[in-house]
Amino acid sequence: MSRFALVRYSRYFSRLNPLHYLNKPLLFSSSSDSGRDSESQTGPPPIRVGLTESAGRAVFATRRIGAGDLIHTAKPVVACPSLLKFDSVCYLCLKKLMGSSDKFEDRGVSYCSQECLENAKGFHDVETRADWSSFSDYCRTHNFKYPLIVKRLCCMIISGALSVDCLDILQPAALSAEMIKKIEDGYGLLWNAFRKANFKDEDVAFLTKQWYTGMLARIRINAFRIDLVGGSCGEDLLSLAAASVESEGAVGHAVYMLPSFYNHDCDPNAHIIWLENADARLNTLRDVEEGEELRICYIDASMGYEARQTILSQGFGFCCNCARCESRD
Ligand SMILES: C[S@@+](CC[C@H](N)C(=O)[O-])C[C@H]1O[C@@H](n2cnc3c(N)ncnc32)[C@H](O)[C@@H]1O
Repeated sequence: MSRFALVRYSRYFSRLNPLHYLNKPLLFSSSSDSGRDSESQTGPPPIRVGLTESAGRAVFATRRIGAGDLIHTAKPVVACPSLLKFDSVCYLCLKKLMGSSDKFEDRGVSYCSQECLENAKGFHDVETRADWSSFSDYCRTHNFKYPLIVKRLCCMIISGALSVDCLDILQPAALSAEMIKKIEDGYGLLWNAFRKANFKDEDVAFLTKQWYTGMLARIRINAFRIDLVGGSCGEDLLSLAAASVESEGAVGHAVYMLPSFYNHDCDPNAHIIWLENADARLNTLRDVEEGEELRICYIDASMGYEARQTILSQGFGFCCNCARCESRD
């Protein structure tokens, strides 16, 4: 989306009346999901998750939030570099690696810091026990990104860094029988890699076809493609938002908890960006009133009505009910 398009679309205003709010205020805003940068709030973020009439769960403002303000930051549950970026971004946090002096290498992969290297040690120990050549070839040949996220999830689960049900709360995509059939090849290759590496049965017992399919169904709807904009917090938000669309390509993909509850709007009042690594920032794009639903845009909003509806229906499985679509704009 161009800067022009962002400005143009920001004049639309969408408001969904929540059916009711969940009893628990600030559900899902854990310390690991809330702000950690210099601009982040000291208290919990000014949001809560509630229900809408027609778009499932959603994020609502619990107070007025000014245009351009930081709503909250979020650490990924799992982040994974794109296959083409393995040599140029940190294997854990996806920060761009500038030169060899900045790299901390460990068993064929590079990190941006000793801290990232240490934090990745658990799942990387698991990963390096197996031979991933067939699985990686499969992902490369088909240009699949999401099975790589499931592979990393598996290694994190086996290492004890994540629990088997860590993504269960997220909404899954409805997968056709044809899609499930295609997914089975990846499952077979992943399972074989662990089996050939002699992992104990109890360590990989969670890795059933059903679990694998369920993870891919959730990742399909909830994973974010990460484009780093490399700016600073003080920079004009619209410039950063435009830069994130025009940047040179995804450094990887990641799944978050709280950001996964933001619904889509073709004229959003909030925006998600990544400055230097997979830590996400959610900012408002205009003034948001207390009780208003916060929505981000999942796609390129500069497209026309028909194209947007097609992408949202085929890619995310829903018919968009935002004010802009209702007016057929
Ligand atoms: C990333 S999830 C957002 C959170 C989700 N509502 C939930 O309950 O977990 C995306 C899903 O939310 C629903 N959704 C998001 N934006 C929508 C919209 N503009 N119109 C209708 N449904 C929407 C769709 O079911 C979509 O697949």
